[in-house]
Amino acid sequence: MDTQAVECQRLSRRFGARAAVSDLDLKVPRGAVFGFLGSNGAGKTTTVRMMVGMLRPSAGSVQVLGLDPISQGDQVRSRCGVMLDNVGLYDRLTARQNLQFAAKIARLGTSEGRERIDELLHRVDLWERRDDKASGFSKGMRQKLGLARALISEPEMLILDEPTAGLDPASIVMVRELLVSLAQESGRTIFLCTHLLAEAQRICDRVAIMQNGHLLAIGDPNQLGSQGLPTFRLRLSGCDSELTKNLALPGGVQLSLVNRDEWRVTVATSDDIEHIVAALVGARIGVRAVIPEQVSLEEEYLRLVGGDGHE
Ligand SMILES: Nc1ncnc2c1ncn2[C@@H]1O[C@H](COP(=O)(O)OP(=O)(O)OP(=O)(O)O)[C@@H](O)[C@H]1O
Repeated sequence: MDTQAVECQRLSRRFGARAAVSDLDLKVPRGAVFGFLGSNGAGKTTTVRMMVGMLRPSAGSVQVLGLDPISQGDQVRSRCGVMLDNVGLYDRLTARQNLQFAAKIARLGTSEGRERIDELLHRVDLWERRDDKASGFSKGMRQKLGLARALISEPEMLILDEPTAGLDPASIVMVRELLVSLAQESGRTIFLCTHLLAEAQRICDRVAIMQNGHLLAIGDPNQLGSQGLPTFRLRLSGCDSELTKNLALPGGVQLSLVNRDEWRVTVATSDDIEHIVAALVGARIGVRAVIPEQVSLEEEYLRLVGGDGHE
């Protein structure tokens, strides 16, 4: 069996003169909860649309569960639960009827379908509104119904574009917990496009950051900033940017400014921090605190996208 749930090789898509996705090389292992991050227009939805066979690549290739989404689109769509930006519900149908329709397409038996629909309506907190038409639903309720629809066939992979867009804080927590439990239950792969960096850090075991159609970084969301190396925040007095440029610190490490009197340094091993502190003191810089830290995904994201993340 193919060990990758998604594999893109030099995947590209142009719209006229505009390159929406450029030379994307990406591997998403089966069973991963994968966060696909990037600012508006970064190329996330275009990539997803190529993954599910809605768009043809201009160049390069993409495989999903070892299948070609264009020539084997039906198989990809029957094995993946997909929830895209425009949720695509039937407004004139009720919540329950929308799910019944999806169950029919997924070829679920009547009683199996009924049980699954009831369970999902409870799970996404729409049970009370099950017989209301989707046309009267708020954006958040439509998102929840779209998520339930994506789950109807218990797919081995979920592809979700902004599943928490428009949800209130309590519903965001509900969806997050649902995604975590779905990922744990059966080792299902989840491919999640999101703008919520704290959410991604909490639930994803791997993230990729896109900008202007290019992949900027990929890795463990907790280690992306420091590449897994020990990182410290130093509170210093008598230090400024000019001074740090001329400092020769052990291991050739550099201090980076976090705020007025706080600096960050990433070292090869935790023991190195002692030598760095000694070198700073030797340069007549006051070291008021040394705090081990984890660079947040949000900080690393903003550093990578140059503060142009619109988050
Ligand atoms: N059908 C289309 N025709 C022309 N340009 C398009 C089309 N679809 C996407 N684009 C362009 O491709 C680029 C990438 O868009 P895409 O929707 O993939 O970004 P995104 O990362 O999903 O953004 P967002 O977070 O805002 O949803 C944008 O510049 C967009 O304007």
